[in-house]
Amino acid sequence: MAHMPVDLLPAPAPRQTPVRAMTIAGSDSGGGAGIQADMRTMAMCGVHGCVAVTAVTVQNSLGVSGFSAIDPAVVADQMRSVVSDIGISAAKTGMLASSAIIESVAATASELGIGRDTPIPLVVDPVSASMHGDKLLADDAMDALRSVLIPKATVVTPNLDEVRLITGIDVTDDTSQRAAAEKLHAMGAQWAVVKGGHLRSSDQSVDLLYNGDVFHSFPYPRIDTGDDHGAGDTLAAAITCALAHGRSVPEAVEFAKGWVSRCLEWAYPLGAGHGPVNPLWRLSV
Ligand SMILES: Nc1ncnc2c1ncn2[C@@H]1O[C@H](COP(=O)(O)OP(=O)(O)OP(=O)(O)O)[C@@H](O)[C@H]1O
Ligand SMILES: Cc1ncc(COP(=O)(O)O)c(N)n1
Repeated sequence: MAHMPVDLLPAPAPRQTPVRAMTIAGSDSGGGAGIQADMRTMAMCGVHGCVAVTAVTVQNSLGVSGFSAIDPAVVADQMRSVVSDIGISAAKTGMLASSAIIESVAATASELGIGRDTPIPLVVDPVSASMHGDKLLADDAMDALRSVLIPKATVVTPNLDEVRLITGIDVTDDTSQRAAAEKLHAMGAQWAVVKGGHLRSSDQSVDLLYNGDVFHSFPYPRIDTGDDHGAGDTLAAAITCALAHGRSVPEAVEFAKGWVSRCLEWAYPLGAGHGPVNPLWRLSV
């Protein structure tokens, strides 16, 4: 297989404190998505990853059979503990499970100076369900996502199902993908990435980035694999890493697209269902 090139983010210097970032997300017991995917990408992108766990899922390659949400106050305390001592230069959210956790994360982000128009950018991956269709966010949490978290996002990264739930727009082509990006920006996100991974009609997987002014299109060849568990988390984690390293949002998305493409090229089968993308591909080249 011809592997696509990707520019790499710098590794930490020996014995120097590395760049730090935080993921606010759920645990995947199967190890393919959630905080496990985020931490692997962060490690491979020269970033020390810190964690605020929001939920513990019971999950394997076939689906999610249940989860236990963490007390919203404990989620907030994890964020405070990390920021007050270790310090971070970017953060991302993944599975947030409930409106109470979304509200707690948004309020604590404001308290700690995390989010758009602050020195600590926030990438909001509005995870609503697993790739198998199992719910990871309560139905009544969509309002909180729209009203308190998306307006804090430096970048929001929904897939097409999440776009439909958040904006009501059914993305089927370039025009509706643009309309969805405009609506997400109008909801308060500084930048919106409308991911095209689920637009299977094309031989390209095109993500569209918009900031109210300019559209950036990121067309990459579609990779033929069913082992794509964790692709969305990995994209958002890679954006977060590049932002933590001081890259601009368009540079970060460009980097992350190359990164996730490599992770998809090196994805492997696991269990009887969908295997995970492979953020450790760098160890094999
Ligand atoms: N088959 C593929 N080939 C190339 N890129 C892909 C493919 N599938 C997804 N991507 C890319 O991977 C990233 C994640 O996209 P996707 O739309 O699958 O998000 P997601 O549904 O949140 O991911 P997941 O649910 O698998 O974690 C995007 O950058 C998308 O363009
Ligand atoms: C804890 C957690 N977070 C996120 C996802 C989404 O990943 P996918 O859409 O690949 O199932 C998941 N399944 N589990």
